[in-house]
Amino acid sequence: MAASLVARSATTPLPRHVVSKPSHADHFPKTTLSFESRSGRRRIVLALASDRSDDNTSKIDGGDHRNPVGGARELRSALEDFPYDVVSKDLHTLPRPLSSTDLSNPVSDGSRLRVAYQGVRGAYSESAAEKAYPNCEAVPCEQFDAAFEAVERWLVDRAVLPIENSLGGSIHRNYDLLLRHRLHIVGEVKLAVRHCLLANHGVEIEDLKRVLSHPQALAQCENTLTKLGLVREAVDDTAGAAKHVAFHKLKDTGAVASSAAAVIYGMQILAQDIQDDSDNVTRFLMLAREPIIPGTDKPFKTSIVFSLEEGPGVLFKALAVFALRQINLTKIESRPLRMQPLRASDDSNGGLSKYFDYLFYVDFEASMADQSAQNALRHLKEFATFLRVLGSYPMDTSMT
Ligand SMILES: O=C(O)C(=O)C[C@]1(C(=O)O)C=C[C@@H](O)C=C1
Repeated sequence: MAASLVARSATTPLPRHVVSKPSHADHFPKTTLSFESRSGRRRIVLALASDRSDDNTSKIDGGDHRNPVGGARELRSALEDFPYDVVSKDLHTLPRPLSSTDLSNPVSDGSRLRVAYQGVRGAYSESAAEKAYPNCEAVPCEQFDAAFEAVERWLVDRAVLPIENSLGGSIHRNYDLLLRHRLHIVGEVKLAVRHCLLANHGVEIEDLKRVLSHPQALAQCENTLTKLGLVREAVDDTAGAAKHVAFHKLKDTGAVASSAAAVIYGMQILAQDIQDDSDNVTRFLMLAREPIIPGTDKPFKTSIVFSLEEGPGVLFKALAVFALRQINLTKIESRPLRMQPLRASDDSNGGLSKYFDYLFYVDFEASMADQSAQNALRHLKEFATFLRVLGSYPMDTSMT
């Protein structure tokens, strides 16, 4: 039934240039405009918010609320595709302008927080966003970069993105993006991930030749998929895999995704709990434009990133600043320093050899409000070539 819903929504013509009422569901005053492109192939929702009450200027924020947020290029090309006069005609309906109070207290009017996640409806990341911010409006984004950008450009209030999985390990892309963007980690949430093998109705497990899913999900189900002898194909997210198989009515292809995705895309569950270990947990980060004030009233965690000079024992020395103060480390990750990936040696071998240069990401169990954490970072700063605090936030102590 849900599969026919998918097919119907893809063919139902959308009214052209529908201007909706000012949306009070958003945390800041906004009017949304829905357009269908001239070709009829694309639909975009523009959210307009006025900067000033006394003139006709307005800020245009773009994002398709049904389809994933695509980023600046997508918005620009969408605007080129739509008539500007429709946008300017509706300025008189704009609600009151933003004040600095609105910006610093985005949910003060009781409206729903808008939270970006990567994937389409039914992705684990959507569940994580809803767990992190119950009652939120989860906003799908095509890629991780788009979710970061959506927060930075005020299209949404927060982003919830995966950072590591108990079976598959780190999601390196998000470590790299944390450094490239200026968002702050304001929380973490752990989600139990239970994968299913999905297929279209009428398809038997023996009919399957290949399976689509997110690379992490494929890695988490390595044993089962190897036993079944299925060819694996990586796609952007688990629910996107299910949607693709359902939409194209594929008979020889399955998807590894959640049971929620099976319901949304009208598929049958051929096998449940196919992950290699029943304890399959993904940790997600909650990201915001502003940091939270670190507290000491509950267990806090702090995430930092730093780089070091080349030399014997430097990493040992860096980690010792925490050990000396009895601060427990929960995670360490190294990533290549892309701006300066190689460094020539300057000692005994005459500078002939080149070393890789790294960034070290460390999570430790302390709040930046703790004197010991402040002392540890002051100490680290004495010899680190670069140091940034990515966030100090309450630990998710739930068992998932
Ligand atoms: O594809 C999804 O459903 C996601 O939410 C992404 C993702 C990931 O990036 O790790 C999230 C949780 C699972 O570990 C598998 C995939």
